[in-house]
Amino acid sequence: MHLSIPPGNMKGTMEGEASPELKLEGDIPARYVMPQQDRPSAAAGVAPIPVVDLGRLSRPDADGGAVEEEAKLRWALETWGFFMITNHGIEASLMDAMMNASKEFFGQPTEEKQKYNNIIDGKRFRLEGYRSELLQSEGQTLDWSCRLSLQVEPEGERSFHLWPKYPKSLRDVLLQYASRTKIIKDCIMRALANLLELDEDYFINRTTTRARALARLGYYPPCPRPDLVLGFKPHYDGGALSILFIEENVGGLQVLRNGKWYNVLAKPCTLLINIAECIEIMSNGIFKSPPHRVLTNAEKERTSVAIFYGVDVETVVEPAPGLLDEKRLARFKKIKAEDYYGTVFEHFRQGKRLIDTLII
Ligand SMILES: O=C(O)CCC(=O)C(=O)O
Ligand SMILES: [Fe+2]
Repeated sequence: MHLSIPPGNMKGTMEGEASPELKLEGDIPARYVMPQQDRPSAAAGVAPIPVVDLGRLSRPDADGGAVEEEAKLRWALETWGFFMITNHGIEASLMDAMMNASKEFFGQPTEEKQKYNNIIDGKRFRLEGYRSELLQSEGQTLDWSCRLSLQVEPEGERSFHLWPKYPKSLRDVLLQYASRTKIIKDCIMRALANLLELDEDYFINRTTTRARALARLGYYPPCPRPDLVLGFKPHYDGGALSILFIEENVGGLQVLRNGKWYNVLAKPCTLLINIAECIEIMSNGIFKSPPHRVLTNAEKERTSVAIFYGVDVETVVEPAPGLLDEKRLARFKKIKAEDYYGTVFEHFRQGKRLIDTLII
């Protein structure tokens, strides 16, 4: 499951009404205007996020390629928390189809999209649906974006009645795309375990097909005042691993490092990966889950496709015992995945990060 956990102090309750529809012209509605101190300022530069060749990484061979890719991966995970992957096995035509189906969905009239609203009876929230806001409350600044969230794993728990009927291709394309990102997720989980010299299946065994995976299609309309609003407020991803597909010529994504925001630019046909909270805990803090946010753009609209992989409900989320000894002590207390998912919303509501409450 994916959660967006704001690092700042955001207060709110889960009760709340559906947010007003985005106004695309004229004044910015007050609920979208960020407090002065949280408004975007000039980026510190472009984050030098490495591109890891997934094929080379997972194919130990004589040319030493895997070792090179591993070194890039390790550096990325210990610094930015983000890396790009190439040679990931998803052909350009499937990526295009995924992006185009997402754009077609968001390109429909509002009434059509509202049929899939994730707010039931004006107040109850469902994880899946259109504008899948997890936190809406009086006084909370809203993100300048729309989202469609659909659970893709476990396979037997897909709620197809909540999936859009238009565009017709969306369902099959998303299922095909997610079947491929699952392979990528496993490949990365294996690589992470190898980097930490754990049993190769250590992370795979905790993120199996029984774990929840959520697809989130995101749409950021052009905004006349990008200096006042955010497309997606600063947050950390919950769960295990996020696979993000963004367009290479739009920009907007930023990552926070040492108190400064850096732009994250995608390269053609690559995917962006970031680890999430549970892997940060299981790696005993060696791998970092990066705070990130999305800015808006005055001219260009922006579409993104994210798949968030969670951990199995029966997993105990804890620093891997193989990483600990008398010199390397656990930096986090353990938490059952069930309790993690049960309380992570409450922490979110209170503007806190669950991982911070587990620090020893
Ligand atoms: O749209 C993006 O580029 C990022 C979205 C994101 O960070 C999220 O959905 O958690
Ligand atoms: Fe995110």
